[in-house]
Amino acid sequence: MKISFIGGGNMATALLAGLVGKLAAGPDIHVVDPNQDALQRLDTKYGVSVAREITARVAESDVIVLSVKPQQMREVAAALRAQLAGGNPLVLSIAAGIRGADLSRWLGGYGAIVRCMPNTPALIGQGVTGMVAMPGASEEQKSAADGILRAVGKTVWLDKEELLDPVTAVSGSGPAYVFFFLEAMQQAALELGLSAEQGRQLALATFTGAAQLAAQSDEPVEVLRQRVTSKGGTTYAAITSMEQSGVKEAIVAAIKAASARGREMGDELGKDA
Ligand SMILES: NC(=O)C1=CN([C@@H]2O[C@H](COP(=O)(O)OP(=O)(O)OC[C@H]3O[C@@H](n4cnc5c(N)ncnc54)[C@H](OP(=O)(O)O)[C@@H]3O)[C@@H](O)[C@H]2O)C=CC1
Ligand SMILES: O=C(O)[C@@H]1CCC=N1
Repeated sequence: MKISFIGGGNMATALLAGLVGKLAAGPDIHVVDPNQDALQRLDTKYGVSVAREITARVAESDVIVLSVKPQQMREVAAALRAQLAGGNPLVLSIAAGIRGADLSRWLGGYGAIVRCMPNTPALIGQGVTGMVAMPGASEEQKSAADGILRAVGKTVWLDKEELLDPVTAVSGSGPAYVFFFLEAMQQAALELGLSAEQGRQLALATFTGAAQLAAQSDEPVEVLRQRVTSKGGTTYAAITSMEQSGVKEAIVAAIKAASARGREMGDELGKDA
């Protein structure tokens, strides 16, 4: 499979790490990004072909991954439009907010589009990606998109495009919430007298272990939580404190804010001047 990435930043790098050698050989992957240093690093590490601008090489791909910031998408689509004339590669957008209909319009009515929302654990093959196909994408192209994202983790297909904003809020942004919680656990460990390294080891192993236990259990996470919480004990003290501070409500509100921001970005960036 020949794959081009337009945008070689954080998320493209995470996807590349999982794809190279698994689904495509380095030379069959082409990365376009204006930053020469970033391109050099990707070339050295993965042996991919690189360019600072979109050229005809992009149109030779089976799949073109649009991995620029949402604010850069319209300009990139304008540059890509001419290269797509006459061809039918799959355009796979990973951008938050940007709607398929807007992207299609910017590409001159192009139909073969799949939108998806991956996350950075893709870097270690542990990503999870929400996906939705636009009507012009063929079954073969949907399957190619699924293969790319399954090479870096799990995929969840959606039947409504508007659900990509909630997916973005839960799992696209989600790693940041986990890191934030880990930061808090590590800070507490330090303030309670443990060393930074001890706090890091304890917090990380607890998070990984608890997540794996939840994934392997048939019981709801609420029950697993109750099993840790002895009446009148230490966990009870912590959970009571979190409930009094409204931690759960604050997290739910934060994730809803992320979803609303995705929708708002779609409205703002999709508007024609
Ligand atoms: N980071 C994440 O966890 C996730 C991100 N996403 C989505 O992925 C997309 C990329 O995010 P992320 O990787 O974090 O962003 P980055 O800023 O790290 O990467 C985007 C890259 O695209 C480059 N670029 C800008 N203009 C062009 C152009 N015209 N042609 C080619 N490349 C260009 C940027 O260069 P420069 O910096 O010089 O502008 C930058 O290197 C976003 O749309 C985001 O919504 C989706 C899921 C998770
Ligand atoms: O913060 C963002 O907008 C992107 C989308 C999901 C993760 N990062």
